[in-house]
Amino acid sequence: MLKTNDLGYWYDRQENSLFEHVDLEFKSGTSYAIVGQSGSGKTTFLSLLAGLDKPRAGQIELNGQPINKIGLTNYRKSHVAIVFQSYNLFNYMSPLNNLLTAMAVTESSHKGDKAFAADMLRKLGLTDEQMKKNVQKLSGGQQQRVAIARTMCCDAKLVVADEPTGNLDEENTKFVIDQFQKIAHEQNKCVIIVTHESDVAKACDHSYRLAKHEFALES
Ligand SMILES: Nc1ncnc2c1ncn2[C@@H]1O[C@H](COP(=O)(O)OP(=O)(O)OP(=O)(O)O)[C@@H](O)[C@H]1O
Repeated sequence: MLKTNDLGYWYDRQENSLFEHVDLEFKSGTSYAIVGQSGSGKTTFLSLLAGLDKPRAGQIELNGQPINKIGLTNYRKSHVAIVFQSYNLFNYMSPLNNLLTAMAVTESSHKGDKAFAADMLRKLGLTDEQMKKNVQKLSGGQQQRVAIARTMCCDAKLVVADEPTGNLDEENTKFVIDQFQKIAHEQNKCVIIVTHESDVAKACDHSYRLAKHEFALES
């Protein structure tokens, strides 16, 4: 589904490239972890896959089409859903309105379907009362559940997550990992997670380690 061809990236004034000649393939129905030391370039790599930044070398293809041909704005709107460590919800809205807004903006096939959004939030453990409150009144674990429900309500086949369990306790971490596995296996999406946590990496179908400017398959 997603392929990197000879991908390379470095920031201005950086002595060495973060990575070069990266040829990886990510399939739908599969979850992947990206691990590596702090500062190795994991978030940067994810931001290229998400179309938030452009590679310095090489290109990324989605189903055989270079993403710059799709157009990065269009790519981000229709093909990628992003989950951040810090949730990135509209903090003046309720969980329900966060989902409905994302569904409208991305023109999801479920656009406007309030019952569908509510059902998704219920599946992720929110009560009917919680889904109507301002998201700021929810705990971190609950906010991350809303962010995950948001990706499930949108049609994007690629889900990328940057340290999605970084702020969560053990119980919420386990729950969130299970949800990502469901997104991959039940919704047939491609899930790519940057993580420092070995439990999260182990739970994914495959794990790549970024070290010495290269990605190596660990499992
Ligand atoms: N906008 C930027 N401009 C210049 N250098 C940057 C920028 N963003 C990141 N870097 C540098 O690039 C390197 C890789 O950063 P990146 O955030 O991708 O690493 P990471 O592996 O995700 O790290 P961590 O695990 O700590 O989040 C780091 O040395 C960082 O300081």
